[in-house]
Amino acid sequence: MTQTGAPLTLFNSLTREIEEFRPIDPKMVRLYSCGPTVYSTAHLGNLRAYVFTDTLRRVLNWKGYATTHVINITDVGHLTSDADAGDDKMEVAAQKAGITIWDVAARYTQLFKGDLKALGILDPSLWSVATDHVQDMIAFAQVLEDRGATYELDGGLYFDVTKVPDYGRLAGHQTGPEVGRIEAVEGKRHPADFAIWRKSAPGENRQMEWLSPWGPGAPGWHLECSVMSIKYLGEQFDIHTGGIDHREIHHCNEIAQNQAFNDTARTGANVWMHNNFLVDRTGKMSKSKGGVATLGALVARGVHPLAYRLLCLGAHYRSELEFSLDAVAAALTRLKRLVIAIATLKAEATLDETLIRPAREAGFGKGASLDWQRKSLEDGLSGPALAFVGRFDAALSGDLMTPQALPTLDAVLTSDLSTQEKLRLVASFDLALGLGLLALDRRALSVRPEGVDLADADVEALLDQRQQARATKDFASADAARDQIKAAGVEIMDGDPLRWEWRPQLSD
Ligand SMILES: Nc1ncnc2c1ncn2[C@@H]1O[C@H](COP(=O)(O)OP(=O)(O)OP(=O)(O)O)[C@@H](O)[C@H]1O
Ligand SMILES: [Zn+2]
Repeated sequence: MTQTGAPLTLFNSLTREIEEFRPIDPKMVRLYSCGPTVYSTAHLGNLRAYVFTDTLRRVLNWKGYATTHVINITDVGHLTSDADAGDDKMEVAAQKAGITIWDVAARYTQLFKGDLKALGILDPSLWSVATDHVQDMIAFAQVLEDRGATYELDGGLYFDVTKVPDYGRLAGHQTGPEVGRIEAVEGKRHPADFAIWRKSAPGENRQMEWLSPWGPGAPGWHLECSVMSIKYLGEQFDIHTGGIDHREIHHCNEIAQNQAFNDTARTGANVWMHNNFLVDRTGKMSKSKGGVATLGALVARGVHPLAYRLLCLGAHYRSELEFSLDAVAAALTRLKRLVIAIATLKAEATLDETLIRPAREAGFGKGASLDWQRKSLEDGLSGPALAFVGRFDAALSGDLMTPQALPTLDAVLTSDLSTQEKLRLVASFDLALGLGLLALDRRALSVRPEGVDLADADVEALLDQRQQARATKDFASADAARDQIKAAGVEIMDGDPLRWEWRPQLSD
């Protein structure tokens, strides 16, 4: 498969440069994304990481590459501090909830997958669950031990970071504050050394525990990702993704393990990519801080999940994105605007269903390239329409510059292209954007906020009442109607150009 359009360039955290993407096997790009730790509901920051990987994977498919994408589920080994300290997050959550770890994992895995689906995020080719791979991890750790890259302490089997070349390159060799965060353990040879197998302490009552050559215990979180990525994607694959917090420790440790396992300086993935944080006024959105925003909470306020996807796409993945309800409200309005414009087009002309259906048949969801699907949509387009394709492609090919791609979509909708051409472009672009633009309609976007105890028809009737009162200058009645609507958690948008007129109250 050859790639379509402009050369794809991606920012590689390893070199800190934007590089032209050259797949190892042009027929199949291999991609690994660090998955969630399923100890609680994912927050919107976590979900930003998967909107990013989904965008990457869609753009690859849209540009003609087939992908094998693995996302792991971490259900053991992630400690309460990434810096190798604290208790296992899963054990802590299970104890708090008074249920088994397996139940905690099942509950939050299911919720996570539900959130991904709502956000239009495609299933990976494979979900790999950490606890299904413990024997692989033990075997991998034994290889590291045979290579002399480990040493044993009372607490576990430790990785010796001096045994690999250039440890910490990915983090830019930040030895100061980062290393300071690593747990000081007696006997550790280097502050950055980390446990790849944690032995259960005598008398420790762990729910999850496996026998190993180093005694009963559990694998370390860093070990999991090395083992599962290599198992499914090979010793050197194309792209590894994660949030930017993984750049400093988790991925440095994965790279070190990969190097020791391969017995080379190769890092495991050619390109390491990291999304920046979703932040609020207090900094990085984080579960450990508590009071975090979830997708479920947004939906309860009446926000369609895809408005959050659009909010993410409106920022470049390497920039911090500030979360606020006002920003969400603006994204929702932007999505509504797009959907209304597309509804008008659909009323004027129908897009041949056969142009859209083949994407599903071709296994797009499974990572097939979209070359011929795109061709069927873009075939025979006029010069001006193709110029829009070129602009859209150039934006996405330049390190996934979605904030520049979106205005091209807006420009298509307001252009003087024919209705049919506009619809074809929307269909093609949306394969990469994943906003479901042709399926969404006004009704789907009217998510009922939980707090609103008025039926839509009641809201509309009160709005009419208010309108009439205003027309007759009966301001007291108009205000009374407005107060009644507000009390029900509905915000009136006078002069709303979309004629949506009311929405759930989003501002605090
Ligand atoms: N605020 C954020 N913005 C963007 N990505 C984030 C944010 N917080 C975590 N991530 C990313 O979310 C993904 C899933 O992380 P994981 O489930 O392990 O979260 P976590 O580390 O337990 O969460 P937290 O950092 O909130 O305690 C990782 O790639 C992580 O880097
Ligand atoms: Zn990982």
